[in-house]
Amino acid sequence: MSIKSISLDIFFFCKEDEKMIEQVKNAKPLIHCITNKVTMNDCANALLAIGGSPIMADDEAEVEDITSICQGLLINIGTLNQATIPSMMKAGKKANALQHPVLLDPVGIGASQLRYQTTQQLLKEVHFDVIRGNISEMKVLMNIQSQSRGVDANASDSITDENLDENIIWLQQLSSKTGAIIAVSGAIDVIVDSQNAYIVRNGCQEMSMITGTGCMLSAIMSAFMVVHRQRLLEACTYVSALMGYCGELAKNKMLVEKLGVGSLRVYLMDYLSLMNDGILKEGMKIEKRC
Ligand SMILES: Nc1ncnc2c1ncn2[C@@H]1O[C@H](COP(=O)(O)OP(=O)(O)O)[C@@H](O)[C@H]1O
Ligand SMILES: Cc1ncsc1CCOP(=O)(O)O
Ligand SMILES: [Mg+2]
Repeated sequence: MSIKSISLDIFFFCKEDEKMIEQVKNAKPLIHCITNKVTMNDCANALLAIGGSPIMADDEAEVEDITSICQGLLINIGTLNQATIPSMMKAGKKANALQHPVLLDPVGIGASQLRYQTTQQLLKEVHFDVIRGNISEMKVLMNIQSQSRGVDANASDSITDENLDENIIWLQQLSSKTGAIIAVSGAIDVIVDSQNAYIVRNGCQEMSMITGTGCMLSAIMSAFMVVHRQRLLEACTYVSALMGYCGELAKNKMLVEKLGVGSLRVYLMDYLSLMNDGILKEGMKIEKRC
């Protein structure tokens, strides 16, 4: 099979897609986040910065109520434990019953049996609209051999231009198997459903030097998932470009000021809050695979 890319840096998907950020800011979707203790605060701030509204709640006794007042659900297994696992199941089922979209971030799924088995159970009991993770996490989900490095991707798994086509094939199979859009992050982001594939070349290596960039990406994607449900694949692609471009701008500012990754973290949040559709259109590097 020969696969070609069409660059979409000038023309975007359709007219309405040019205002995806503005529409999220107008809708201000409330997102129920069951997420990890490490980056919870970053996720809440990232959601606020792009115009969403977060509520973090993981006690089993309240998750159904919280999901009911929200428009979307994010389940991030980064610090899952015996108390939060039943909460994830309950919230996921409730969101499905209410037809609210749900996003799964399988943080470190390859690092322990608990993470792996819980994710398998979640996939059995809950329908996910989007699964967002790094390439090693996706390989474990697809039962492809991967040397786990905790919550980070293993460099040997990286998507490159050389292995892009073969990776797209199994990622699309994973999408068919789960019924979810698969959004993989890394040096090259790949976002697929069972038929289509987009590639995003935004971002910088320094983003992996601060914890939480993946978690924030998932949190922001959850807000876009709610507002752009009819254009889910395109919205996930747009968010990948958004996050990556904010990372690039933050890195440039950090370098100009001769500062380090503490500033990168702060500037990333600054640019997330300053980003709009016009600015993103100038910086996004999106390709459609066909
Ligand atoms: N080497 C890289 N080059 C460009 N962007 C990167 C690189 N590594 C990570 N990113 C970006 O950082 C963000 C988090 O991705 P990643 O590190 O893969 O997630 P996670 O933190 O879940 O492992 C994404 O926006 C991704 O595009
Ligand atoms: C370090 C760590 N440990 C458990 S969750 C977590 C944060 C992971 O964040 P990200 O997936 O965005 O790198
Ligand atoms: Mg992650």
